[in-house]
Amino acid sequence: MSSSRTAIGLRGIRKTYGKTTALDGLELDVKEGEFFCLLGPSGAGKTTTLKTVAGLEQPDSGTVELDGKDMRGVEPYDRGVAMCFESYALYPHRSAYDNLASPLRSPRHRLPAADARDRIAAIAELLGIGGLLDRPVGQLSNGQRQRVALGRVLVRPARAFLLDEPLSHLDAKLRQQMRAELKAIGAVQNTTTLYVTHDSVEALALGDRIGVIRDGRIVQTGTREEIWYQPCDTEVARAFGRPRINLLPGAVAADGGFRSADGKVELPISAAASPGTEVLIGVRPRDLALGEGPGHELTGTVYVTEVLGRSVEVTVRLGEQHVSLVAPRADTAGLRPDDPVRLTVRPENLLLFEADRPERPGRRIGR
Ligand SMILES: Nc1ncnc2c1ncn2[C@@H]1O[C@H](COP(=O)(O)OP(=O)(O)OP(=O)(O)O)[C@@H](O)[C@H]1O
Repeated sequence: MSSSRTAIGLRGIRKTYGKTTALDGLELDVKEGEFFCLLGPSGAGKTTTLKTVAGLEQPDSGTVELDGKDMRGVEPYDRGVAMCFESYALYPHRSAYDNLASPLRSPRHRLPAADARDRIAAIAELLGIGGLLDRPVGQLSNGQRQRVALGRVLVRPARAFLLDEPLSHLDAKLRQQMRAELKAIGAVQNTTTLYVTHDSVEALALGDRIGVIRDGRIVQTGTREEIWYQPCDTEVARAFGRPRINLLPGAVAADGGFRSADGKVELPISAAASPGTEVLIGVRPRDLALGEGPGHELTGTVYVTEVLGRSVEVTVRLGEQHVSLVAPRADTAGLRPDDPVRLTVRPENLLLFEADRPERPGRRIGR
């Protein structure tokens, strides 16, 4: 369980590599015991953030605090954090067991042999590599190796775990399974964890809180509900949810509602902007339903349908725009392109954004 004490605090971290700015005044607060997911696209600065916490990179400016103590001048080994890189450094010629045991041989974490064996067996079991312990790591698959690397981090007690895409090499099924199990591992439950991913599904599934990083800065921090229902801008809204959020261009109408550019879509929403302001309205596919029902009604024609297992993604043409929704398969039987359809929008989850600009995505200005 997380407390309100800050375990990992980054204050105004700036880090450049030559002309590249990797971190641009990054601020981060991870609470004690919290499982915090740092989500962002490739090159956003996720790995640099972890390395800075671990002391493997020195910031050009700003401070790293662990449990409230300034870490300037404190060596990585003395910071008490355990880090798992995406490009894991394992000993290829040694067995998986030896690799898992090596952190427990360091003077600080040395355990009686029987205790070490029990701990390794328990972690290996949880990670599903119990049967591979005698095999040299060099002979394991990427996914198996990745689990050994993760085990190596979790096997010893630490002040915080820093995990960099630890499930990226697993196939979809194993990934989903490990995701479910990872948070249940006792060591993880009791230890502050900073977890890096570019996968929004993973962040939503795992994070007690999520920090969205872009161009070396955190643009939004919040619980999954906050990030989902109150995204700070269109880019955060687009990052979460598949199919993606529908964003329709239009303007604030005289009555304060939304009117699409072609006049075909009008939706009630209270905008914190004056009439005429160019905006994007955001409707998540799950807040649109086929047919009549409670909510605001729209009419359009079927553009395309795509089966997604038990449900179907239906793309509907509304004037010049397209919107996607996900409907139960039974409700879509017989739908053909160009068929007229009625849609119902649940107005309570509508989001309103400023129009996107070349220099920055549109900020949320209403809901
Ligand atoms: N050692 C380095 N030398 C030069 N540039 C670097 C170095 N490490 C990182 N960078 C640059 O800093 C920026 C941030 O990199 P970082 O690895 O932190 O991003 P990331 O979000 O972890 O990306 P990915 O998901 O691809 O791993 C990138 O532009 C990267 O090219």
